[in-house]
Amino acid sequence: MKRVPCALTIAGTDPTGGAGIQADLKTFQELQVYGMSVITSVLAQNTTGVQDVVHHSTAFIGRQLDSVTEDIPVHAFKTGMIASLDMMELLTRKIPEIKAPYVLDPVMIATSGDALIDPDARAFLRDRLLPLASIVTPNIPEAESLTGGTITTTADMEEAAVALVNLYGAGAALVKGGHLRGEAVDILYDGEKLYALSADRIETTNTHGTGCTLSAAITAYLAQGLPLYEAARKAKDYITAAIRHSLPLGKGNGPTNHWAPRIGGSQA
Ligand SMILES: Nc1ncnc2c1ncn2[C@@H]1O[C@H](COP(=O)(O)OP(=O)(O)O)[C@@H](O)[C@H]1O
Ligand SMILES: Cc1ncc(COP(=O)(O)O)c(N)n1
Repeated sequence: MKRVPCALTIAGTDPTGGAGIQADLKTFQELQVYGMSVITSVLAQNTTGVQDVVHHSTAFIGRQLDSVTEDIPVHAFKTGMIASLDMMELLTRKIPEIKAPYVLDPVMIATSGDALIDPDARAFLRDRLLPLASIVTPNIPEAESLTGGTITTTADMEEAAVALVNLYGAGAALVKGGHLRGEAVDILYDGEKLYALSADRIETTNTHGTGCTLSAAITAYLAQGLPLYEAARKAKDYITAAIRHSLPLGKGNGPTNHWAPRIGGSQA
């Protein structure tokens, strides 16, 4: 039988389905990858913000992870919201046991502005999780927090991407330019070359879950066996189509739309 690509997401939830675990699983499914999930925190959130959160214990997160990895192969995986230092410590022990590409989405603040991780966990994420990642995918504020610099231009993004790899030890870095003006340009540095992945900026406020969806698409393409650059480029096409067809749902920032990319033909 043909190998079934299997991808895992380790992240928090969004009951409105736009971000977190739900966005990741939708993306895996759309890209014809078998999706699995380990839930770190359960959130009460919607398109306007975060209302409440319950964190799972590290022991229980570890049990979920064992349940998956003892039973089904993982061909690529991602982490999203990892709220606390304890959770990160657990993952630094567990992640090296999963012999597969690792996409680290360094989720810190939701589109709504709500903080998603403890401030004291940021340095640990940079110093201990980042070196384990095949690729890290910060937005501008996250890249600024990780590198300590100010980012206002593509040249600044390039500098940050290079630092995340050369100074902090990530395998590759994709610095996302969604928060800048003009074209939506993301900068990829793979340890050898810099690439600009660009798309037209779409005039919309429906951007809830864009970062989650992009990193899940990279994970799905890596699970399919694509090389890193190809995976990032195709994931960029996927998120652009998903934003173009995003849905005006909710009272805040609406969600991306996962079935439209197939109509747009950007899927392999
Ligand atoms: N208005 C937009 N039009 C087109 N692409 C966008 C737009 N906003 C964000 N993107 C793209 O969506 C992806 C997620 O980017 P970003 O918004 O920077 O991350 P995050 O959701 O983590 O804050 C990136 O590929 C970015 O270029
Ligand atoms: C559980 C969870 N994880 C991540 C995000 C960030 O979402 P975005 O992709 O809009 O930055 C979120 N709102 N909720």
